[in-house]
Amino acid sequence: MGIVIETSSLTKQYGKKQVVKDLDLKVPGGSIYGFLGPNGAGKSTTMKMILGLAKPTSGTVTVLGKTVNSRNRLSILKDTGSLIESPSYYGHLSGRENLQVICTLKQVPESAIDEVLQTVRMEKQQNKKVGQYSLGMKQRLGLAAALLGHPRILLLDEPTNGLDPAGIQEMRELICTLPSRYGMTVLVSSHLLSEIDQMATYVGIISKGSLVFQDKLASLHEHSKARMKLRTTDDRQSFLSLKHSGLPVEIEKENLYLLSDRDEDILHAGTILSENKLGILRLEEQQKSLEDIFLNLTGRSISL
Ligand SMILES: Nc1ncnc2c1ncn2[C@@H]1O[C@H](COP(=O)(O)OP(=O)(O)OP(=O)(O)O)[C@@H](O)[C@H]1O
Repeated sequence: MGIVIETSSLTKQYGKKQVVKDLDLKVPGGSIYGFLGPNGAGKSTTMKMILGLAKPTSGTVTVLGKTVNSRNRLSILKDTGSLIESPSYYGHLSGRENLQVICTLKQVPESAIDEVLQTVRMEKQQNKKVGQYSLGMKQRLGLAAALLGHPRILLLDEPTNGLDPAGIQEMRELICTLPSRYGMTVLVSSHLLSEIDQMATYVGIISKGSLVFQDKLASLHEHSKARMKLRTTDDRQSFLSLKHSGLPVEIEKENLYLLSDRDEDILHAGTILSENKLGILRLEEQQKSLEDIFLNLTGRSISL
């Protein structure tokens, strides 16, 4: 499967503020694409534009090869299921009855309800009035509704928001099964790096409306390789000598780092420094965490 959702220079402006800027998103088919960014970064706005619920100021969205516009919006919506913001229900109706309403709207046979209720493990609560549901149950019902009709693409905006830790874990496990079980592609947003780390195969990181990273999750991990923090008799001079000899080094916040933890590189660095009459005072291994990487990419810290 190729790219199933693609945005090209997608931009949204509210008043004078650009909340989504020139976004080129590429979501590969069959992936769980984690759309990660701090609160207010523009995730919901992007997802709404993908679904045709918000109109781009400029740029285009292509879903399953079709450009989203007012003419084919409905046919695209048939191929997509979504959980955007807190879903609204009829509180006086049961979970099952709410799904029946959605079946009518989506033109899906009611026989589909049992399977989605089972998938989200809501069979036991299906006849209870939604007004009495907990937030977690409402979220799961929202996912059940999104799954009705086996859409090829699922867009989930912060699906674990407001859930307790057990609910979060359950929702995460559920999402992880969807590509293999139904061949779905899932675009899921979150402001929690650890959450995306546990479920996504691809990651897009958005900061202040711009995409600052997009690749396989494994590639994000590549950035988190260990490095050595060096303190020497003269860090600036050491940096120049090591760089000159071809070793990967950087200065970050006035600290000198060797961007490798390979024995041969460390030995080589020691030799170079002593040849230049410089000495190592401290040598410390540092694992750059995913949080550090996120911080570097977005300039903002992230909750875990
Ligand atoms: N209808 C609107 N009118 C004006 N500004 C809006 C509107 N919708 C969103 N915004 C602004 O756009 C920016 C991005 O909002 P958006 O909801 O897309 O961010 P987000 O990444 O989904 O964050 P969150 O997780 O907090 O929802 C915010 O500054 C928000 O205040």
